[in-house]
Amino acid sequence: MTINGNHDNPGQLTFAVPKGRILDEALPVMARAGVEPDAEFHDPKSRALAFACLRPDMRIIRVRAFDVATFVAHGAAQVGIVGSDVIEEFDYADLYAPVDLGIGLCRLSVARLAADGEEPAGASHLRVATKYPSLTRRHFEAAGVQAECVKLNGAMELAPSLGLARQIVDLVSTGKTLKENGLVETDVILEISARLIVNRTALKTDARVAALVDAFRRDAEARSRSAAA
Ligand SMILES: Nc1ncnc2c1ncn2[C@@H]1O[C@H](COP(=O)(O)OP(=O)(O)OP(=O)(O)O)[C@@H](O)[C@H]1O
Ligand SMILES: O=P(O)(O)OC[C@H]1O[C@H](OP(=O)(O)OP(=O)(O)O)[C@H](O)[C@@H]1O
Repeated sequence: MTINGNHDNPGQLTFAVPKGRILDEALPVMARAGVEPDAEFHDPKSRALAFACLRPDMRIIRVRAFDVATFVAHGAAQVGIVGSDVIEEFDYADLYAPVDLGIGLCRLSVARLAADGEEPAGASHLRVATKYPSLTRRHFEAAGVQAECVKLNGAMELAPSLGLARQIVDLVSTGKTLKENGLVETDVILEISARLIVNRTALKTDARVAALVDAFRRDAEARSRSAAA
């Protein structure tokens, strides 16, 4: 069943999930915590963005990864799942990330063309292509370098060879994308995993949110115990 808007059911919890690659790993974790979307969620022909849940007091919305954090920080969704890269980039005060889900593992790194030389010693300004301008600026500032960020939404790896920016800051997992585009990783800024996020006010005022945090935490702890055994 598709749901439009939430005005008719103000008591319903909204759970936000990202459309992209975290979703496949997140769905079994969500199911173990009692959060399961209905069949339409899995229908590739469906254009719906909000879906009923097997639990009648909850619905699931599927949005872009960066928007999961925005919906939850503003209280439009009470709970969500998103990479720690997104959490750190926004640094929203109203967003709390109580559970490391141990999925969506990757890192945020600086890279440049393998054929490129070192940045001249003492360079105090450089241009970087990235989807993460805030994390990028903070990383370079810590080394006393002012980074001019060119914001891209994907395919960052093309920027150095086309002269858009000498360096990029992007997600790396296997390193295959960097390698196939002639780039090398020079610095790791952040180790990343997906987190359960909640709106701070909702956590204080709605016991169902605290119960969800407990359910996800128990599952994550059980998985980490069985991985260590
Ligand atoms: N190569 C990867 N390996 C593991 N996790 C990744 C990888 N790339 C991204 N992620 C994680 O998955 C999240 C979503 O990434 P994805 O690439 O699916 O988003 P996207 O397609 O760029 O998002 P959107 O289209 O919504 O802007 C990232 O924020 C990160 O936490
Ligand atoms: O180190 P690797 O295993 O090669 O993974 C890294 C790639 O994965 C992500 O992109 P994604 O495939 O999600 O596509 P996108 O550019 O559309 O975000 C990321 O932006 C890198 O391009």
